[in-house]
Amino acid sequence: MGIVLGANQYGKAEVRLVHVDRSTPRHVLTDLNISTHLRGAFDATYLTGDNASVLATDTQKNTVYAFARKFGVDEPEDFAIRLGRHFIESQEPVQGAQIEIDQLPWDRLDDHSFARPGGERRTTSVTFDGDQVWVVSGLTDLVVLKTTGSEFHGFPRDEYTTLPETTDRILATSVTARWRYSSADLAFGEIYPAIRSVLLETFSATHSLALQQTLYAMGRAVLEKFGDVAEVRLSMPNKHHYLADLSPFGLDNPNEVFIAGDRPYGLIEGQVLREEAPDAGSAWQFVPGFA
Ligand SMILES: O=c1[nH]c(=O)c2[nH]c(=O)[nH]c2[nH]1
Repeated sequence: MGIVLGANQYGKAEVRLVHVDRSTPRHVLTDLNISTHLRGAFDATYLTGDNASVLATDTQKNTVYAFARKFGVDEPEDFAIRLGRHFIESQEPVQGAQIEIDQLPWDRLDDHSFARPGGERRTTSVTFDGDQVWVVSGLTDLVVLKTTGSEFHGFPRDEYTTLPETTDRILATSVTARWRYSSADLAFGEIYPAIRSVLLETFSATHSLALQQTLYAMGRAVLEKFGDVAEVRLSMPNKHHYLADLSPFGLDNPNEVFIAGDRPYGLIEGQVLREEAPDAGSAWQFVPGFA
């Protein structure tokens, strides 16, 4: 029985690159999901485990981040062509390459704040209990990011702490907010977009020392502006962006090239309420994530 190796390729899938061009006060944000696939004379590694021709997928990933710093990030097509050409020209066994890039869209809010278009949903949960009715409305999956105006330091360090202190980091989250109205007789269609705007404006405008502080500021701003809102509850994952360490490649990284983390993520949650808020009764009972 003859058994042979057929077509094959290998590479690093889904390298999450976030690049911030800070050359003007109006930061340019590029968010890419990059997969590299190399083809060529790789039979030996499949057949015998001889890796003499295998450019490690880890090296391919590093090349993505190093190229982002060295050459900047232009159109995804140009970035992909540059990467593919490099792998083919620098590694003799590489005879072909396929570089796939998905670009994640961001809408600009201001010079350094952005929101992911689409994706979010408006929500409401209306609870009747006898002759009482409560309206809890909100939104979920509102993804926002700011490229500056966020610090995190002053936290305790114990023997397990490795996180460096930072005075300038990317802050990104996916906002889930629910707010309880103090009446069931309101122009909900007008209030909803106004509250959404206040949440976005406050996220952008708050110079953040912690995502916790941003959360409270966002809830507070809603309560200050909307007298018919009794309480706001927020759940905000900290979508970490790690500064890529390019020093092994002789490159600095002045807050320009980031690895967008997937999981784990910090999860920051809290309620902001009026001291005199009317009783919530069973309004929050069984509301997913906020019960
Ligand atoms: O805003 C933050 N709050 C935290 O509690 C925390 N913890 C952490 O590792 N990074 C951050 N960032």
